[in-house]
Amino acid sequence: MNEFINFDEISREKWQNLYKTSIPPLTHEELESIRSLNDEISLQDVQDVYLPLVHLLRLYKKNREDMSFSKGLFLQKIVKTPPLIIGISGSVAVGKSTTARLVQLLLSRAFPKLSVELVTTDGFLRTTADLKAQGILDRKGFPESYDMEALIEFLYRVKNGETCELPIYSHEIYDILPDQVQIIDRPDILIVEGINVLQNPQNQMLYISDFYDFSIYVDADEKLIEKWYLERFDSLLKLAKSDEANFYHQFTKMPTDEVVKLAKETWASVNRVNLREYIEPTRNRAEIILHKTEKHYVDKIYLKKF
Ligand SMILES: Nc1ncnc2c1ncn2[C@@H]1O[C@H](COP(=O)(O)OP(=O)(O)OP(=O)(O)O)[C@@H](O)[C@H]1O
Ligand SMILES: CC(C)(CO)[C@@H](O)C(=O)NCCC(=O)O
Repeated sequence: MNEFINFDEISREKWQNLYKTSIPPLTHEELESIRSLNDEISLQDVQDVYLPLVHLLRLYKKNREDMSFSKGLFLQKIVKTPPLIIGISGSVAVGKSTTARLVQLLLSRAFPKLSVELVTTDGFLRTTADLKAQGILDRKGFPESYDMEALIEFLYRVKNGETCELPIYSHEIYDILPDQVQIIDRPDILIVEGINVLQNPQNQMLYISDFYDFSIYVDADEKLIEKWYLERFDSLLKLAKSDEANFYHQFTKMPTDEVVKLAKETWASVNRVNLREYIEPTRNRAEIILHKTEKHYVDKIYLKKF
């Protein structure tokens, strides 16, 4: 059966015209904050793709609020609308965190009175010491390398209106930061970004998917994602050059061809396997799929029909 049978395929040209008239253009300050987020982001993409996306999110939000209100009437009690949770998934290096930060920025603009928080599920990765102890250091990013139970409990508590803490993962030290936590204090909207956002472990009492009000899968051809992975590896190396504490510092001493070989091997033996076996199979669970081509240009959008 066609994987996309349950989706409407929408071309960029069609998508960009869906809500155009009702969206005010971005101000100079907003453009600047997007540039400082990632100066590679095309502002045309923001206007054509991401602003209509935020407009669609507005509809889902309204729908959730109406449902919550009606439930309250039925139960004859005051039910506070739970925070809206948006999941963003896709391969390593496909651009999830960039998309997530952009959506956060645009949602804060659309709802200036609401708090919009962002977390990455990498915070729930087991520490390097734990992974080593279990002999699965080379499985970082695979389902068994995450504490899914803790992630699900975190989402439950956020939905339940509680203030929560979560660990912070750092690409620089390639591990969980030992003495720091991120505090999530009852936001109105929470964006959850990570490769395992749409994965449902078998033995849990709660399903992670039950907590999302909307989900996005960022998609691209595998070869392109490899290219972005290698480019990002290179930028991480540049950042690490004069920082001995950085995990990538060790690679800055190696000849370039060896480093490229190592990055290619890591892609092929870890991240690509993970993409094929565990990430891409969750693609059609998303409410929307953003398909990117060269230079992160979004050419197609798939929106779930029902
Ligand atoms: N919309 C975009 N326009 C231009 N460049 C982008 C865009 N999105 C991502 N990139 C670039 O692609 C690379 C990967 O992006 P990002 O770090 O957001 O990926 P990710 O999916 O969050 O990766 P990971 O899972 O490893 O954290 C980065 O070098 C980033 O600068
Ligand atoms: C932390 C993850 C799993 C996801 O963000 C990824 O960036 C990662 O580190 N993967 C392990 C293989 C590698 O070093 O690329």
